Amino acid sequence: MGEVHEMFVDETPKVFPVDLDSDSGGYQTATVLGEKTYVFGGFDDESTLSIGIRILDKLTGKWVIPIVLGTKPSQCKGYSALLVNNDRILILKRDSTPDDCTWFLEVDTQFVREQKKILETEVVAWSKGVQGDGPKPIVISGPSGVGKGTLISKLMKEFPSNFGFSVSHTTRAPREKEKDGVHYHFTERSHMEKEIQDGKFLEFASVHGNLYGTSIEAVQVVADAGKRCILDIDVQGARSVKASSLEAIFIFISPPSFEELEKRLRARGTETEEQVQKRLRNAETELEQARSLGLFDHILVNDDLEMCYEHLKKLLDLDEIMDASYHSSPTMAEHPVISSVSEMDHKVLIHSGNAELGKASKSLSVLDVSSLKGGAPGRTRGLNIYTLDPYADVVQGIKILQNPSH
Ligand SMILES: Nc1nc2c(ncn2[C@@H]2O[C@H](COP(=O)(O)OP(=O)(O)O)[C@@H](O)[C@H]2O)c(=O)[nH]1
Ligand SMILES: Nc1ncnc2c1ncn2[C@@H]1O[C@H](COP(=O)(O)OP(=O)(O)O)[C@@H](O)[C@H]1O
Repeated sequence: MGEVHEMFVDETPKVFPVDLDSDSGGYQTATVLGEKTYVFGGFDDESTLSIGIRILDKLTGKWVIPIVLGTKPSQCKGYSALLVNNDRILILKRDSTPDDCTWFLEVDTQFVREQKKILETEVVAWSKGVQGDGPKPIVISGPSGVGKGTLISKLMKEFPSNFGFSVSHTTRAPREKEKDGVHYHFTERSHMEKEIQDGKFLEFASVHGNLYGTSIEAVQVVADAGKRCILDIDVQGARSVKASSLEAIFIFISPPSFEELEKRLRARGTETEEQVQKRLRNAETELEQARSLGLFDHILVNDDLEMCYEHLKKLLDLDEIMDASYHSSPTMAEHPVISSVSEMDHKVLIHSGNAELGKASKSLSVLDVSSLKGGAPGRTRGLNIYTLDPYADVVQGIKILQNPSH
């Protein structure tokens, strides 16, 4: 990250965005939250902005370079920054396409606070804003041999552009047909334990004597591809995800009977007898927990495979997903040139327009951030952007903000 050439820090307890455009290079914004000032910005060689972050801690008077989680926004020609909901900084990129315009730098969300505890240092996390209720990730759990993998494969095969599999890490040995990086990231226990300590995992659990875990990156990669994430994890993992900031749908796959489960597990022929016994013993606990914990939104019995698959598709509302996907466009103009942003009652006013095109190109949009969902790692859903029309009626616009009809 480059030197801070120029900076303005607003000391008011509420936060304030400061945009600095400087001819001599160095575009910085400073946002104050409590005792901390988050400063970011900086030009690279091509005079486009690559967003680097540093934090000034007023208590110690020192600069801290935080650990930055998540995929950061691509370079841009400028941006506006504004603290929203007292836990994240909204970044509106200028001259960006509508679906790449809205980002959040999470500075004090639940996820970031958890990571700060684990990593014992300053942490911030990027998350891309998604218009409306983008589909939630899907957590699938169930005993070994019940058919989770089979159902997930069918779903991914039929809807390759909708779903992406969260590739877990595991310390168990690969089965004959399993590929590293596709079915699992097969890893050494010491390596995985170190990565868990470094805060790289969203959740992990010891299952059937091996360590399994979902890395933050595994979920992020799927979100970055614009797909809905599917996690195949055990009940302990599902509990951890439920307690985390990742808002998901929880589905438990149950066998029609214990005998059938045993039959499938043996027929698969991938485990030793000792392993089969262990998995069957654990299956009893898993089935019991699935019923008693109240954790799962749906319990599906996988008796006839095709029928179960049809039920799965139905409860995932696949027709709806096709229509209301991640890609729905905000109503904000194409490639907005944002001139200023301000916040009121969780509504962000965005003045945008193109100076060269004059007044006709100006517009005022409202970004409603009152019901954000999800967040890092991955996507912040629940954005609601609407345009106030016409620009000349700013006063009327503010009235609308005080009595929002949305
Ligand atoms: N908590 C957690 N469980 C996982 C993860 N990946 C896989 N599992 C679970 O680990 C268990 C064993 O998986 P695996 O060895 O592939 O055997 P299988 O269930 O018989 O296919 C299953 O219950 C999986 O759902 C993970 O990342 N986290
Ligand atoms: N509904 C079903 N009826 C019969 N066999 C099934 C059914 N679903 C899956 N199987 C088979 O059972 C075995 C275990 O399925 P798998 O998907 O590997 O389970 P899991 O991922 O839950 O451990 C596989 O051989 C699979 O082909």
